Amino acid sequence: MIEVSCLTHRYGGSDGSDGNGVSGSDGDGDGAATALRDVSLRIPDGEFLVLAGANGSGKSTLVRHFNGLLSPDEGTVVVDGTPVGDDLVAARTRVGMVFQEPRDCFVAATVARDVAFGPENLGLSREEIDRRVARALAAVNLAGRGDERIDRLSGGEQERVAIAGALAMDPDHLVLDEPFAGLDEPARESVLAHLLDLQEGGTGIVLVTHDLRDVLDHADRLVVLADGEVALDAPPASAADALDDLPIRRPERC
Ligand SMILES: Nc1ncnc2c1ncn2[C@@H]1O[C@H](COP(=O)(O)OP(=O)(O)OP(=O)(O)O)[C@@H](O)[C@H]1O
Repeated sequence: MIEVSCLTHRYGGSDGSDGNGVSGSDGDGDGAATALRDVSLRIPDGEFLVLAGANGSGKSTLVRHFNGLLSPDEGTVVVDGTPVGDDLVAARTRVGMVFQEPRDCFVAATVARDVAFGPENLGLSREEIDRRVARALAAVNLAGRGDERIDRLSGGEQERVAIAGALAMDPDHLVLDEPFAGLDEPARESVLAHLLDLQEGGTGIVLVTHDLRDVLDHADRLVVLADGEVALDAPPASAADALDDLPIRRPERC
């Protein structure tokens, strides 16, 4: 369970820092820009949640709190009963994160070496690491391709390597930030199909996207952010009317 309570995040500010060493933009009078304001959300294990919203609405900022990449200015984020900041390793083990443009995040030249990187840092035995890598690659249909160079894979295959890397940590929740960006339709369908398989196997999915085509039919829940606040939190079926008023791309219907 991921529990977000009254979370506020500001970038920048009078000290010129946002905790990541990034200078902030203006917005609150003291030089701070409020990216999230009083956000509360409970994400149960196994749920497929779609997080949508316009550019700049705060989606990436929110999910970066789930595994401690950012720290709250106000409020708390608790994963499985433990505040994220109290045990970053536990949070990063339980919440796997796949970022937009995964090619910037690979740490090794070949598929299996990259997927093994996370488990290696957990200090697991070689046997357990190999088992996890094999299982993660099988889950994204890349079994037997561990020795291939990542830079020779297609965008969709690279996305699946990134997902495998997160899966090898054996997370309860997999968070994907715009995983379909830059993918053509077959690759998009393939990645989505693998996500659905994973959810069927018990992994919770948090899918950050502003493109809702195909995904809403499969999701348990749709949360929409607008200007750093929760504008909608509902099962997709009952959200259809509200979507008309929100700045996101609706699913196309025949
Ligand atoms: N490192 C940063 N420094 C300063 N401001 C930032 C930083 N990162 C994000 N912001 C600002 O915080 C707000 C929320 O950004 P965020 O990236 O979370 O939105 P988003 O919904 O994920 O957008 P997108 O769909 O474009 O990825 C925006 O106004 C953005 O300009």
